[in-house]
Amino acid sequence: MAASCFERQLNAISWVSLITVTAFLLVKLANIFGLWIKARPIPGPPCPSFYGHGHLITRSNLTDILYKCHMKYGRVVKLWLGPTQLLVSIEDSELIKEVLWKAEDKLPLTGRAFRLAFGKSSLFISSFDKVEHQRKLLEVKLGGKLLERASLIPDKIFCSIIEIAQNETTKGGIECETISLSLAFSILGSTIFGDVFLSWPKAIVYKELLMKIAKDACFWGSYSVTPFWKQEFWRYQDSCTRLKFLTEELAKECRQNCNTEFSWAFEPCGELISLMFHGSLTMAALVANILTRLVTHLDIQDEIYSEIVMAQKVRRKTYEQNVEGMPKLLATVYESARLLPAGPLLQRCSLDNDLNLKNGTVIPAGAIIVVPVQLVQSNTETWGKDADKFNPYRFVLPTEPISDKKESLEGFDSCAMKEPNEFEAFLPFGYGARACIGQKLAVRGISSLFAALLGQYEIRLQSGSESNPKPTMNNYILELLPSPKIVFIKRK
Ligand code: HEM
Repeated sequence: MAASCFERQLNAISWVSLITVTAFLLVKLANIFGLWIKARPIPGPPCPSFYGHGHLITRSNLTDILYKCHMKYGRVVKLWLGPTQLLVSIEDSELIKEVLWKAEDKLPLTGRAFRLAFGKSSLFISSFDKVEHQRKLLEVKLGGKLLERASLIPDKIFCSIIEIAQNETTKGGIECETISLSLAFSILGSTIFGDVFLSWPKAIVYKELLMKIAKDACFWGSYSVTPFWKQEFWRYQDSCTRLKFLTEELAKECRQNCNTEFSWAFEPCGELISLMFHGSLTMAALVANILTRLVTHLDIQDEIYSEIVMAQKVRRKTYEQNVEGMPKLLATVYESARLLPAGPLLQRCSLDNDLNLKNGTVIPAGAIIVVPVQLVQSNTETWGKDADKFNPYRFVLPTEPISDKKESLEGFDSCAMKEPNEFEAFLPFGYGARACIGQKLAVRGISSLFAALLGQYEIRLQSGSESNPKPTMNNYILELLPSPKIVFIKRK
């Protein structure tokens, strides 16, 4: 009797489990069919197999594939990365802006990579709801005291970097990429942590560790189940822990130096490292890009130098404070960011709801939405026939010459800067709900650096470094120009 009662209970449990698992699988299957049906109206190349177009992407560059697809299928195209992974690419300027406002979430992969490497953080995570509050706080902070700090390039940074560059010059020039990383890292570090950062003896170890982690972050983040069984993973985690300890040590030193500005803004360590990571990599890419453009466009370099001299004469202030009045310098920064953005794609998704666009397109929830910024920013329809040429003047407006003859310099063309964010297809800092909140700080810091640098030095290509190859892919996220060797020549 007891045995048959036990059997009946076992049967009941088995039935309930079977029904639950079947229901779960049916829901999953229904979701997959739902995704296929919703994705059908979006144009795109026919699927070669059940596994989609994944094999195409492993063989060639995604931007190239998207370029060909947009040419053939129009401004919105889909690709299947697997039976349940839909990628939708958008190339139309108006739709891009609509999508970047409406799709507020980021891909879970990005958040996972950051969390795995730097620990808990409320920045750079997938869900907009979780990031919104921190974004607002940080935006206020970056726009205030930190923005002021970014404009003042401490002599210490400048002198030590130039000293390194001079030493390297005697050995045949310094790699553009190497010096750009040192410059970006020092500017951002001293902006966030203050002067303590510049005299911190472990800064170099910190930079090297950050770069080491940058190389592997996406790879380990791409595992949906953390690979605890791999030895390399534990070595990676060890580097991450060392970086965390170093950041805590630095933060402690800042607090002991009574730097109240610092402790207010960034308490959790993960956020500090995430900002240093993203900020120094992207700023280094832009600095390297500008240096390369300047050594290959000496006429522009001379024009900026005249502007710096003029700004010093007219306003009688140090050049660090004057970058807002240097349209040609700012235009060079923006034009470099247009031609080679820090990443070739902007990525978004809408985790919970389908996106209904004004033109009638429906993008299913969970689809990977990408904007191929590099294609959009070099489109001849929007940027003109010279879209692929370096021409900072597209960001400059001629204005009335300065009336005070005593103050103005002969031959100086008066001009002002156009507002770059008003250009329809200018997206190096993203756009909409998840746009970069460090844009002002980065542009101000980099422009001040170049105002200081070009005021005292000419930058030239090391002879023999002229024939450099094509752009290369780096660290999974950065597409840098080839790194030419450059030299700094002191102006007389
Ligand atoms: C040249 C330098 C920089 C470039 C090119 C750049 C570019 C970008 C891009 C493309 C995004 C994604 C935007 C989107 O999806 O719409 C982004 C996000 C972000 N950037 Fe930057 N960035 C730079 C420097 C900085 C700096 C210096 C900081 C702060 C110190 C910063 C803070 C952020 C933050 C917090 C986000 C994430 C926003 C979110 O996920 O909600 N960035 N950046």
